[in-house]
Amino acid sequence: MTRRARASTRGLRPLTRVLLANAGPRLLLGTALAVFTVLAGIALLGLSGWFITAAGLAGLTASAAAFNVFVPSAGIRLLALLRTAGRYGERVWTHDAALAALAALRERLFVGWARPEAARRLHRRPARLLLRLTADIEALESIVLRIAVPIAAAIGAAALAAVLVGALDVRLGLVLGAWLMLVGLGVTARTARLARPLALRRAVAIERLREQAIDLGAGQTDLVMAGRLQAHCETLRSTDARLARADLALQGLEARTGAVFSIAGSVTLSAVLLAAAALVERGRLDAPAAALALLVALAAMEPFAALRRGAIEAGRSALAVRRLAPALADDAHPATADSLASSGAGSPPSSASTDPRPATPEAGLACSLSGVRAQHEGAPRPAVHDLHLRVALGERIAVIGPSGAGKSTLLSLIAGELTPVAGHVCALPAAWLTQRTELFQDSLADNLRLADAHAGDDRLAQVLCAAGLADDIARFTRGLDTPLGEGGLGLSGGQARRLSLARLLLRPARLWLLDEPTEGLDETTARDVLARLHEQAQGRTLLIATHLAREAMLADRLLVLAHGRLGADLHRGTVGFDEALAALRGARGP
Ligand SMILES: Nc1ncnc2c1ncn2[C@@H]1O[C@H](COP(=O)(O)OP(=O)(O)OP(=O)(O)O)[C@@H](O)[C@H]1O
Repeated sequence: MTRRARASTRGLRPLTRVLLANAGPRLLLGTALAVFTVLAGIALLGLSGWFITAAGLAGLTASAAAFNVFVPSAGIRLLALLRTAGRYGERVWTHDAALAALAALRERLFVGWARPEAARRLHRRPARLLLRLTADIEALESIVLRIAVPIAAAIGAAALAAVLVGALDVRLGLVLGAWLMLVGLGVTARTARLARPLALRRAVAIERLREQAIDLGAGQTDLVMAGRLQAHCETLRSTDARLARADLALQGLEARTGAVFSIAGSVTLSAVLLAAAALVERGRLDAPAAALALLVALAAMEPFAALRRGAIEAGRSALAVRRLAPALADDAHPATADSLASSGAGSPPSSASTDPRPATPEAGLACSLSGVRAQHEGAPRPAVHDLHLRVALGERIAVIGPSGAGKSTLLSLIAGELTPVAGHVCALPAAWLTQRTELFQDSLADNLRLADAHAGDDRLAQVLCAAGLADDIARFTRGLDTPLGEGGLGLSGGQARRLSLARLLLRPARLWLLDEPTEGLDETTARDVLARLHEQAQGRTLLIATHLAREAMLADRLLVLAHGRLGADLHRGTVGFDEALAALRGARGP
């Protein structure tokens, strides 16, 4: 077994666990119905063949009056009804099971990604993660609908054909069963093997195409400025051509597999016809039984031919399993789904032994750092060094320092979004208001419910009022259902910031991390937002990263960062505190 095949097989374990946990009984029932439908179809065709031949022969002889037409024709009707009902049930149950399993997988995957650094990774490779969540998950659907269920049905068909034909002639039954399994599964396995590199090429090409299309859309101005627009369009065209070649190769393989199944079907039919004829000649089989054997063999080939599509998609599914398995494994599953919104006003999930999120601080502290050094992925040097800090519960602290000093990095360490390369961070679960206002293309209410999925309209109205947005919302004709564009499009900067503040208020966290909460707001709005923050922060611990005197004034303690190190720790009432505050932007009026 190759390394890749081993990885796919290993990856199947967490996948199977999720499948069985979320849709096990439905899946088993659906598979049983699929097998039953195929068996009813084989029995129907076999019995029909037998009945027509036997009735025809009886008509030629004097025994016509004695021939019982009622029982076999009732059997045929019954089998036809059973097959139709079975097919209906199979479709309903297997699709229902597959959709339930996919929904669970998607949720699990999403939660698996909602880990420290996840938001940054998402910003860096949006196309890749989007593809994992959509195309890769959909490729897993094939495992259930086009591989597992049809394989079970095909094996069932081979077994029934062997039994039915074996009842007429044991040797012929055994040979037919073995041949069906050998050819059916052999061709399927070989096609899957050939499809794997093509499917990989296709998946990579689709991923690149999406990335390049996103770059073209989002970075058109930059590409024009750099004189690279033409070259980028060329790259996009060549990726598209690569995708078309992979598509064509896969279609060619599917057509060839179809042809092989068709030839195998004809060979099977001819061989059974010859064998049955020989048996009839030797008097070991009568003509109706020979017709039954022939039609059973014909019907038993059908489920194998249906495996063709699954075989083509198996390569893509194996790739999806390999790529998704690490995020589906148990140890990749964080303790809470709370972290889903952690890139906005979210709180990091509670600590677990295997993940890097901050441990609980000692009693009386909101957070503590000892000997912490941290470096951003891809950065040439650490952003903060040798940080030692203890923040007591209820303290209000402003973190100040020049741009690039490491203020946001300190907040992301406390929020658990960044893992230190040295030292320890302990912190209570925090609600984090990031520098960017993170709003999504959704209704106003659903943007708020990212912080508390169960908050009712009354609670939403309450936090909107506390954030000073009640009057604005009252003016919107659709109120809480007002749709927002990506990034909060449709709201002014001040309204968007207030909405973030309202979302922050929905979090029960006792520790608030605020990164430049009023940057970019006009003075009146900023003062109002700060007054509301001050009021709502009663009883909580506050850490505010800021350049602005109006924000730092909320604090009783100033931490001065310079070049990633703690330069000073100043308390209200000291000269140093007043001097540091006076040096901040806006200290002498706007
Ligand atoms: N995602 C990142 N990847 C690489 N380097 C980063 C990243 N974020 C910050 N840095 C670097 O880490 C250092 C500290 O940045 P940080 O954002 O913490 O500073 P800051 O004091 O908050 O600055 P500002 O006041 O401008 O927000 C800087 O040198 C910055 O370039």
